Amino acid sequence: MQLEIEKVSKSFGKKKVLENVSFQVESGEIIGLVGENGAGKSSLLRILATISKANSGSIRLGEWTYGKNRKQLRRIVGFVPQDIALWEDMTVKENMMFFEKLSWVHRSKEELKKLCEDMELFKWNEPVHTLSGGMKRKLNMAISLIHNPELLLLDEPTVGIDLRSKKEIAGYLKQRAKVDHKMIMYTSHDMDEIQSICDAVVCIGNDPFYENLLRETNMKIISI
Ligand SMILES: Nc1ncnc2c1ncn2[C@@H]1O[C@H](COP(=O)(O)OP(=O)(O)OP(=O)(O)O)[C@@H](O)[C@H]1O
Repeated sequence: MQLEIEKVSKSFGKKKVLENVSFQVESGEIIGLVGENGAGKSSLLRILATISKANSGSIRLGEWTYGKNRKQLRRIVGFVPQDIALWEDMTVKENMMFFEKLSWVHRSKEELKKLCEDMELFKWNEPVHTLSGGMKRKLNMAISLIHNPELLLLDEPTVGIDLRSKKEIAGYLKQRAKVDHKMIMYTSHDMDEIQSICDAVVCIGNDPFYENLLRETNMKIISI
């Protein structure tokens, strides 16, 4: 499958956030989005997640276009936003079962539990309000994987996650891309993490600082 982003622009009122962003991603690739605060990384992820719309340009994922096929796209795209959205009074298990019901797939309890464990979360019967911030983030990631999306969009997913879990999650994401041939798009301000996880990077915003930083890393830059 291919994701093709062609001259996408987005403004909020008079403020131009994305200007003619174009790049392509293939199944099996992990792409890092980098850029300063406010550059537009989350705005692009929200457009790709079908939560927001571009003002111009076109986007296609496989056979589906963002202009016409939003319902079909929602079935194959997963999104982990920066903000945590969980039922605080319910347990990890109850949250997973609730979001499974909302999805288009059937997952057994064992499969749901395994997704949490893949994200290094081992608190199946604990109420969410007793979890730490990092654990809640892990649960948010596990929820985004329930429908096994072709394109997984992660907005700073590892903020507040301990180093050991970060390493394990990175391993899981690499396996998901390389073995299961899924696409992953990832934002982070941690350049070491981007370098160790991503196959290529996209620099959002016209920012010479980031452009130079990326050139120094020898990473493959697919859009700048
Ligand atoms: N719904 C909105 N209404 C108005 N302005 C918005 C809205 N969403 C985002 N913006 C503005 O668009 C710009 C880009 O925001 P965005 O969240 O995409 O940046 P970002 O690159 O993800 O930043 P960060 O690294 O801080 O997460 C910012 O100036 C922000 O204030």
